[in-house]
Amino acid sequence: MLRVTDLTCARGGVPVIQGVSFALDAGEALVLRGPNGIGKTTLLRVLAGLAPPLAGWVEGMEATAYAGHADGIKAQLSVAENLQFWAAVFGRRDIGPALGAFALDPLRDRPAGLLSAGQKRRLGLARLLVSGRPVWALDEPTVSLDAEGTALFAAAIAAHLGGGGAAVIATHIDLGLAGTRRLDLAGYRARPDARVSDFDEAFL
Ligand SMILES: Nc1ncnc2c1ncn2[C@@H]1O[C@H](COP(=O)(O)OP(=O)(O)OP(=O)(O)O)[C@@H](O)[C@H]1O
Repeated sequence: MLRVTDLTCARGGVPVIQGVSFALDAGEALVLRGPNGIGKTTLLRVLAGLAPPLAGWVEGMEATAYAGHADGIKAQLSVAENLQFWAAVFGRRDIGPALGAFALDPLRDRPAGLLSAGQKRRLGLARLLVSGRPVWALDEPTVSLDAEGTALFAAAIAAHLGGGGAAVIATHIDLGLAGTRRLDLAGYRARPDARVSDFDEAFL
């Protein structure tokens, strides 16, 4: 579903992590760990096609939807309009299951700009469901969520995996997902010469 081979990722032109390889099949989740600044966000953005890799390959990028810190919400649109907008982007129409999964029905007509931080986060996560994409790349998905929101997210991701989806998740909390693998990016910190050597390899 997602196959990553010998990947080097840069941020602002500076190599951050290198030599990352893993594969995810249907129903599998990989939790990214590592200290602040190691490159979890950087890797997730490359997996979702939002930034190019410096070297290596990602197979399955077109199947990947990203939910990150910025949430990607349009403040003037209502909750329902935001989801309809994103559904249209992905060639889909039905937003009902996404509203339901993240308890957004009571908020459906509220302008997204007026939502609380946790409500905004739930809307950002609900976008994953309307995307219909099978691989979710999630950057600290539970930040701002209360216990109820975290439980909704855990249920949504368990259902996603149970339905044959896959996920890569940067998180510091235990989501209680069975069979989740971990990848500590601390072991993949880029060498200072990574850009030069990988540049050469890319052209040989
Ligand atoms: N535009 C940029 N230019 C240069 N360096 C950047 C830029 N954006 C981020 N970085 C650096 O890239 C490195 C990786 O950042 P990244 O956000 O991927 O880390 P992270 O593991 O997700 O961190 P955290 O756990 O704090 O969220 C950090 O050292 C960060 O300071």
